[in-house]
Amino acid sequence: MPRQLHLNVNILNAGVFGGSWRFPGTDPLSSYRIEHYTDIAKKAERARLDAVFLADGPSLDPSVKHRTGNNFEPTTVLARIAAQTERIGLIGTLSSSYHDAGELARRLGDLDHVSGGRVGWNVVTTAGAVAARNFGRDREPEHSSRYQRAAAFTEQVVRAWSERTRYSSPQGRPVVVQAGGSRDGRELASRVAEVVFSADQDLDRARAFRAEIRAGAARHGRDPGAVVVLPGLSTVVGSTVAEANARRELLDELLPDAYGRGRLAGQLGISLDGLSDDEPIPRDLLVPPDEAGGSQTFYRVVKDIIDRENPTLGALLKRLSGGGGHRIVTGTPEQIADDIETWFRAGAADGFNVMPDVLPSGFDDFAGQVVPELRRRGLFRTDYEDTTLRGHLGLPVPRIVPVPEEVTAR
Ligand SMILES: Cc1cc2nc3c(=O)[nH]c(=O)nc-3n(C[C@H](O)[C@H](O)[C@H](O)COP(=O)(O)O)c2cc1C
Repeated sequence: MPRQLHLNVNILNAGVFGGSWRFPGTDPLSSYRIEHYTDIAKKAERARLDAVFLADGPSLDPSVKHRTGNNFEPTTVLARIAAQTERIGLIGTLSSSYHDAGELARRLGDLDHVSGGRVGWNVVTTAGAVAARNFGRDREPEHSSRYQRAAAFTEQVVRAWSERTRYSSPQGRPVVVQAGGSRDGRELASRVAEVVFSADQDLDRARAFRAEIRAGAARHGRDPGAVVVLPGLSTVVGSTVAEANARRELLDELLPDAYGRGRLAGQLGISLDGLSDDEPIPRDLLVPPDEAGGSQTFYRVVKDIIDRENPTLGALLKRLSGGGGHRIVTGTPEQIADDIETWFRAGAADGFNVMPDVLPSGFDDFAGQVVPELRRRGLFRTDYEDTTLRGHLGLPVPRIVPVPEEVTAR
């Protein structure tokens, strides 16, 4: 069977861009309605995607002043989706910094059982002081200690799943996904991740990242072929190039400036107050990644753009359009399929975590026009051949080592 693409849809708000919620015909409050998620999930299942993906931050982001938020707790949404679907995978982001391992293992283990083996857990350590304050802490834990905790935490959760003597699932246990591409993040991914949600703007860097993660998995005695690397991909689909570009330009205009500046300031760990849109960010303002706080992945992605293109602040804000720094592809279905095929065949990706520009309309375009084009090229499944998330992703079912009777009897 030739290597096949893996595609998830990341149901982010009313779309990935800072101005998506303002796009004509879009319900700005859609992310507060459960049908927004279940409707997209059913469409994703009809398109035979691998999974729906829910990002999450365990706090109300202050940027909600400028952009409606993603607000429902992921397992709550995924349980509702599970009840209304049969095959689509269900991947939720839950922070290793702000949960209890035993409780999380039970919650996701049970959801995996009742959904027939369709759950994936995206492990994040969660950057930023807002989430820390939400849990009564003065400031966010140090980056390295966040990852030390994440490693121990993930081990505890996977062990708890392995010791479940009842209510397991056809896929053995949930799939472990990981997002965070700093050095510590890549080490965690090499040790535990079966799927890696990455962020890269450049094909060669993405190919090197995937090779590094797979080599790291082998170093930890794992099968490198059992690690699926899915970069984020923001899509803007038009029936013509002109239509796609016009859609993207409108989204850039709709970006609340305060939101775009706030997001970029957070990624770089600096204040942009008083800086002109017409000048590049002064170099002496920039701080090293360790001082920036936040995600070192997105810091690097943005800093690479600054170093390569030396954009004015206004051009950089447009380039990112309020997204985190994931690659944005704008074009016809054929052009987007070309881009996906190029990265896939180059070994830069095993597929993508797709983030449509506007939801649901942008996903309708992707599922209705890009997926059939990928299918026509023989790159994507025509039908599900399995019932579990592991099956869709081509991942092995882990050997469950039952806990000896005398231990469970305690
Ligand atoms: C592609 C990607 C997606 C992420 N999604 C989330 C998320 O949904 N919620 C969250 O709290 N952190 C998210 N993060 C950041 C993670 O929390 C990460 O563990 C840490 O804070 C920053 O990781 P890094 O320094 O390794 O980039 C994401 C990071 C990346 C690279």
